[in-house]
Amino acid sequence: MSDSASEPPLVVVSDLHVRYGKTDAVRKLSFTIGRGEIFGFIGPNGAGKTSTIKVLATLLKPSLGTATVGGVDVAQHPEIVRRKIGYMPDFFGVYEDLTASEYLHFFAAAYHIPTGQRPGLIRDVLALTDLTEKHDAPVDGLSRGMKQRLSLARVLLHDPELLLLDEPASGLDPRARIEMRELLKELQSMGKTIIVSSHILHELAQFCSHIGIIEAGRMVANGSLRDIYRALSLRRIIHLQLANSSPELLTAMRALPEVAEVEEQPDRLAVQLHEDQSTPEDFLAALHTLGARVRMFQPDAMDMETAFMKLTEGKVA
Ligand SMILES: Nc1ncnc2c1ncn2[C@@H]1O[C@H](COP(=O)(O)OP(=O)(O)OP(=O)(O)O)[C@@H](O)[C@H]1O
Repeated sequence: MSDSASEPPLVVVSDLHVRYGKTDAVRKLSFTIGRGEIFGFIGPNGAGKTSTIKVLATLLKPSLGTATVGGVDVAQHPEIVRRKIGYMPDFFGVYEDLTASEYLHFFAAAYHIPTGQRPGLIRDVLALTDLTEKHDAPVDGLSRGMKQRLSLARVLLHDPELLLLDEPASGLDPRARIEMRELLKELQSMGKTIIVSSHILHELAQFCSHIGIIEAGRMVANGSLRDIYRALSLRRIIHLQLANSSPELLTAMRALPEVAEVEEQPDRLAVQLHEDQSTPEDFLAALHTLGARVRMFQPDAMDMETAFMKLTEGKVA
């Protein structure tokens, strides 16, 4: 994975405005995405996520402002940008009678991948998306989770740098959601940069390196999870069970600079951290130093819901 600190961002969106007739779907939106990041694009229905993603996918022209991928302007050189991106829309078309493998062959041809390379490539993307056994199955008979994975396999065929995934987990059951999340992590470890949208905050908070929260066409918060916590002065809660809990250990824990409060609950401790002074990982390391034997350590991701409510209060698209 590349180091985003030393390189220019892969995606730069500046003052982007998208208008449909009289509707302003996206208003003065600016953000950047570094190489190798997973950028979670979060907002309620109608916030402007799909419109922004479609601009990056070269399917929609900005009304105002610019967007570049790898330094190339999406509106001026869409054909160059298309080679760099893989776009997965929030719907899956109907492909009557095609098998999974035929579906991929069809798109490999559309991407002008040389005929000789196609069988090996298709084998690889089917394996990566765990669909090898389904290569001969009709696409229309696949489960929603499998269709989503097949859709992802398709956008990987031409080995794009940037994946634009519009609500890839929508409509999936919990197991399929976890499989999708694991797949995205694997793609990140292969060096891909990923934009993934969702209207469910905690679905993305767990694995995205960066988050952009969009509401009524405007970015209301943007940065690492830590930045967002800090900007909102939120405290993160860690649920904790210790095998060797004692009054002395609790006193030592309360004295740690990163700990705001320790609440003793019947079966656990609820520890509030000052998010700007420590990460959960730092706190866990500090616990070990104190000699604590940790049985359960569960950072509470749900608090991001509070952040979302706080940020978007009263702003309706
Ligand atoms: N083709 C269109 N013509 C007119 N208005 C549109 C069009 N596409 C989107 N809109 C409007 O633009 C706004 C933003 O829509 P967009 O689809 O970008 O949001 P979204 O965040 O992706 O929402 P969702 O999660 O529902 O897909 C909405 O008010 C929507 O009704």
